[in-house]
Amino acid sequence: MSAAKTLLFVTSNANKLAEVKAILATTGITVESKSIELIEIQGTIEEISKDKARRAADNVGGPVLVEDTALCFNALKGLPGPYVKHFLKELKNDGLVKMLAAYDDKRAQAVCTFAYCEGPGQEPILFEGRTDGKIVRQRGEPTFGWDPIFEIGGSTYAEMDSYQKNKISHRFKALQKLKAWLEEKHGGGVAPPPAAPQRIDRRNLGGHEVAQGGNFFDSFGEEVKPRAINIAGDGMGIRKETGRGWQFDNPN
Ligand SMILES: O=c1nc[nH]c2c1ncn2[C@H]1C[C@H](O)[C@@H](COP(=O)(O)OP(=O)(O)OP(=O)(O)O)O1
Ligand SMILES: [Mg+2]
Repeated sequence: MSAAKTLLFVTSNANKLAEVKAILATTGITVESKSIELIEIQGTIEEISKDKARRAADNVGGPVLVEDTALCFNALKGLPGPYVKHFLKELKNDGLVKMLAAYDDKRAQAVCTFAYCEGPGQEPILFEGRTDGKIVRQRGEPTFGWDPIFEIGGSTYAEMDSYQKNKISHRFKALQKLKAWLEEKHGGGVAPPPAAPQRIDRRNLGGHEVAQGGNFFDSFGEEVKPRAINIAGDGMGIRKETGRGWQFDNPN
C-alpha cells in the first residue's frame, strides 16, 4: 500500500500540530490528528522516534506519523537532546540557560525527527531536520516550549512570527524531506505548493482543529483544554486551564 496523502499525526502537543498544519497547508497533504501521550523510551533520537511510531501504529491499527523533538547543547555533547521536555518541565527556560553558564560554547541544535509507520509490524521511516542556533536568555513570547531561548540569525524563535519560524525551523526541514518522499511515492501526485505561503499566527492555534483529538499537554505537564473562543473578535485561541486559573496561551 502506498503512503496516503492524508496523514494521521499522533501527538499530544497542540503547538506541534499547529506548525505541522501550517507548514503543510499548501502542499495538498491533509493532516489529521489524534492526541495520545505515547510512552517514550530512552535511547538515541532515532530509536525513540521509531519506537514512538510503532506504539502509535499499534494504538490506531494503521498508518501514522509521529514526531520527536530534541534540543542538543553542543557543550553538553548533545544533551538534554530528546529529554529536553523533562528539563524544561522542571527547570523552565531560565534553568536551561543556566545549564550552560559554565561554558563559553552556547551553540545548540534543534532536531526534529518525524517517523512514519505504515501500520502494526511495519518498519518506521525517519525524516530528520536540524537547525543550528545558540542558547540565549529568554526573549519573545513564551508561547511554545524553548522557543524564547533558541536564537538563530539574531532572533529567538519566539521573536519570529510563525511564517519566519516555519521557513527555517527544524520542523520545516524535516517536513521537506517527508514531503519529497510522499511526492515520490505518489509519482508527483502531491500538489506543489503555490507561490505565496499561507501566513498563520501560531499563537492562534485554531481551537476547532486541535480539539478533535482529545487532550493536549503542555511542557509543564499541565493539561491544555483547547476550546474554540474568540479573542477580540478576530481569531481563535486556546483556553488553558491551570492550577492558577485560566490562561489564553499554551507554552509547550
Ligand atoms: O519547535 C519547538 N520549539 C520549542 N519547543 C519545542 C518545539 N518542539 C517541541 N518543543 C518542546 C516540547 C517538549 O517540551 C519538547 C519535545 O518533547 P516531545 O516528546 O517531542 O514533545 P511532546 O511530548 O510535547 O509531544 P508528543 O506527544 O508529540 O511527544 O520540546
Ligand atoms: Mg513527547
